[in-house]
Amino acid sequence: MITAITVLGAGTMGLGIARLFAGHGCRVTVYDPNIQPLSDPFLPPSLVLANDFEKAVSEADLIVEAVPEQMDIKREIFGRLDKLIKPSAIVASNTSTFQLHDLTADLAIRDRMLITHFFNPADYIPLVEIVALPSTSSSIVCEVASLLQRCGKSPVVLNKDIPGFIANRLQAALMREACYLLENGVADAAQIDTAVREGLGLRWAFKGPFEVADLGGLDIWAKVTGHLFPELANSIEAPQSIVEKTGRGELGVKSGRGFYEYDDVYRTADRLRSSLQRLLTLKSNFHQEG
Ligand SMILES: NC(=O)c1ccc[n+]([C@@H]2O[C@H](COP(=O)([O-])OP(=O)(O)OC[C@H]3O[C@@H](n4cnc5c(N)ncnc54)[C@H](O)[C@@H]3O)[C@@H](O)[C@H]2O)c1
Ligand SMILES: O=C(O)[C@@H](O)[C@@H](O)[C@H](O)[C@@H](O)CO
Repeated sequence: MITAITVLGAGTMGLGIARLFAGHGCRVTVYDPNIQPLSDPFLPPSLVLANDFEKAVSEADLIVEAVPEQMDIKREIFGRLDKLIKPSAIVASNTSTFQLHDLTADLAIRDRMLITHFFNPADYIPLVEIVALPSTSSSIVCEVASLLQRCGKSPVVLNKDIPGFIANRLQAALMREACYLLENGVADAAQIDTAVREGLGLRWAFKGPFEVADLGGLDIWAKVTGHLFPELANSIEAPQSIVEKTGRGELGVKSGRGFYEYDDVYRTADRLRSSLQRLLTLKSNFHQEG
């Protein structure tokens, strides 16, 4: 039974994951070498903040890694965990893009490692994608999936270890096209966001792409995809509009400026959490009504 959880990385995702587990009765420790007294007013007071790595991980039943998306940093951490954790402990990575096979190569603990890919904000978005290796015992996958279900999540266990899993591949395909439209002057960021927020996104809260295709008629979808696929963006580089902003330190909400301007990180994130809470209540009523 997983009760003691250590989250590595106190950034956007690590704190959301910590908030989720702490809110569902787990003992949660957060480790970050750059830890400062956390000023986020929405963090539960029960969180233990640690700056001693060995102490933070040695008694944990589950260690969730949420450090930057860099293979060298993640691999260095897993190498240290290999020697420090309990024989029964499970290690989960929140990577957005890497394959589990590459993250875990040559580690003694690789068969106790998984990907649990949460979505921002991690304490509100129900989806968590789980990836395991063929050699991972199914009892570990079941244990982590049932913990997530107890915390109100909707885990999806993938059949294959593939970069970007399901949702990030879909999201990246959409973002490639959104940046193409922006960079080619077809529409600005606000117009593109409106098209998703007021159109596609509303439907996607209740129906996935295959359900939407069935609803529209597959004969029409055959025509639409056949006509449009040759017209779509197909770049294999990160979009210029995002790379340029990153180069200027415009990182989005956390730096106060991205595609838009922000004056308060915590308030911006909290407003999204409140809207999601209302939508989730509505969605649950919708499913109960059938
Ligand atoms: N931001 C998102 O929307 C999102 C969503 C899902 C998954 N992810 C993935 O989650 C991971 C974390 O992303 P994030 O957005 O929270 O990043 P972030 O930059 O907000 O936070 C990363 C944190 O890790 C800390 N850190 C750096 N080295 C460390 C180490 N050796 N040990 C412990 N902590 C360390 C940093 O100090 C920082 O606080 C990445 O793999 C990312 O791809 C991000
Ligand atoms: O959207 C999310 O929360 C996730 O899909 C993340 O993994 C991902 O890093 C995105 O923020 C960017 O694709």
